[in-house]
Amino acid sequence: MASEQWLSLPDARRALLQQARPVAEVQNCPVVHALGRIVAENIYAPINVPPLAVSAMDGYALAPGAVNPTNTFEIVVTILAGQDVSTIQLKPGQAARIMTGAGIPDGADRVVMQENTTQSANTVQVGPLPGPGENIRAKGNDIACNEQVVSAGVRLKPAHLMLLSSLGIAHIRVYRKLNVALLATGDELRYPGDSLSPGQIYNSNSVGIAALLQPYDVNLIDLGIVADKPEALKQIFKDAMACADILISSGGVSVGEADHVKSVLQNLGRVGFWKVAMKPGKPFAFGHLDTCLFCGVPGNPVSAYVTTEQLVVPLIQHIQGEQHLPEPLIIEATLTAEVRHRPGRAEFVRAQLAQDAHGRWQVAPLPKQSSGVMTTVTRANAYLLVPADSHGLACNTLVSVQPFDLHSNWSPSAS
Ligand SMILES: Nc1nc2c(c(=O)[nH]1)N[C@H]1C(S)=C(S)[C@@H](COP(=O)(O)OP(=O)(O)OC[C@H]3O[C@@H](n4cnc5c(N)ncnc54)[C@H](O)[C@@H]3O)O[C@H]1N2
Ligand code: MOO
Repeated sequence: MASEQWLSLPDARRALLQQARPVAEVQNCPVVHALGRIVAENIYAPINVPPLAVSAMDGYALAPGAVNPTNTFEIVVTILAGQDVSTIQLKPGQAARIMTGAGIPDGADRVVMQENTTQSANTVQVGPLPGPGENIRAKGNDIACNEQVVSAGVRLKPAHLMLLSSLGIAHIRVYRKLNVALLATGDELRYPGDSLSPGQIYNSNSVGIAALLQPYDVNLIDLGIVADKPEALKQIFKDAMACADILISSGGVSVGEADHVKSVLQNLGRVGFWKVAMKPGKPFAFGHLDTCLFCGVPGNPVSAYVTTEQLVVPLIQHIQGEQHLPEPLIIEATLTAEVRHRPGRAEFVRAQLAQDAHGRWQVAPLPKQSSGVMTTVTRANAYLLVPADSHGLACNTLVSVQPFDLHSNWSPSAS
C-alpha cells in the first residue's frame, strides 16, 4: 500500500475542519445548565465587580489624617457586608469596625486587619498604620462594567459559570447541542452483560467512544450493534441521516470481506478521505451522508480509542462552534528504552511519564503496543509521539510526549 494515498495526521485534521461547517442555531440556556456548552456571542459585564469599594479583611476602616501619637482611633460605627454605607462619613481620627466584603464608608481610605489592633470599649489602637488603599478592593477592581468577560466560541468551564453568576447573569446564548449517532459493526459483537458463544467478543468500542465524548456534552444516539451486512448497514446509516449531525461507526472500515462501511458510505453519500498515516488508526474514514457527517473509526479497540481522541473529538469541537482550541500539551522527556519504528505512520506509543529524583521528565514505552491491547491504554499516562518519518528512537534521547491530562504523573502503584 503506497503511503502517498494516506493523509498525514495534520492534513486529516485540516480536512475535517475544512469539510465540516459549525452549527448555526443558537438557543437560550440557564447558566446553571451551561457547563460544557459553547457561548454563541461575546458576553459583557452588566455591573462592576465588586459593585463598590469593599474591605478585604475583618478589621477597622480608618479615616486618614492626623492621629494621636499612639495611633488610637474612635470607633463610631460597625459595618457588615450588605449594609448601605451611603450615609456614613468618617472624620479624621475615627474608625469603623468593618467585616470582609462590607462597603468602605466615605472618609475611610485604608483597612487594618483586626489581628494588628487592640480594641477597648470605643477605641481601637493600631500597630503599624497600613498604607492608603491597603486591604480595600476598589470598585470594579475584578471586572469593570461593560468589560468583555467571555468571548464567543468558548466552552464553559465551572469557573465561567461562577464568573457569570457573580455578574448576576442567569441566562446566556449558546449553540445548540449536537446529535451524535453511534454504532458498532461486527457479527462477532455482543453487549457487555450478555453471554458469549464461541468466536464472539464484547462491544467495548461503543462504551469507550461514548465516554470520550461525554465532556463535550452531545446528545448521544446509541444505534447499537449492526451486522456486517451491506443492507443492514445501509438501513442504519439512513436512520442516522434522519436524526444525527454526525454518525460514528466502529469496525468494518478496512479491506476485509466483511468490511462494508466504506462502500455503503460511497453508495449513500461520499467519502471525504480514507486512511490516515497514523498508528494505530490507519483505516479511519471520513465522509458525508447528505447533511450528516460520517466518521468510521477502525474496529481494533485502541485504534478506535486513539482516532476518536485525535480526530473525532476535534471535529466535534469544531462543529459545536468552539473556537480558540488549545493545542495538545507536548513536553520533552528522556526515553528510557529504544523504540523501533518503520517510516510511514506517526505513532502514538502508550507510555508512562514520570519525573526522576531531579525533576527531569522520563518516558518509558510500555510493552504490547498492538492495537487490540487496551490494558496498555489504562496503564499509560501519556503517548510517546513517534514522527511518521522516524527510523526509530534511541534510548536516552529527548522525545516528544503528549500527557493524557495534567494530573497524570505516573504512580507506580496505579494500574
Ligand atoms: N489486509 C489488511 N488487513 C488489515 C489492514 C490493512 O491495511 N490490510 N489494516 C489493519 C488495521 S491497521 C486495522 S486498525 C484493522 C481495522 O479493521 P476494521 O475497521 O475493518 O475492523 P474489524 O475488522 O471490524 O475489527 C478489527 C478487530 O477489532 C474487533 N472489534 C471490532 N469492533 C469492535 C467493537 N465494537 N468492540 C471491540 N472490538 C471490536 C474485531 O473483532 C477485530 O478483532 O484492520 C486491519 N486489517
Ligand atoms: O491502525 Mo491499525 O489501527 O494499526 O491496528
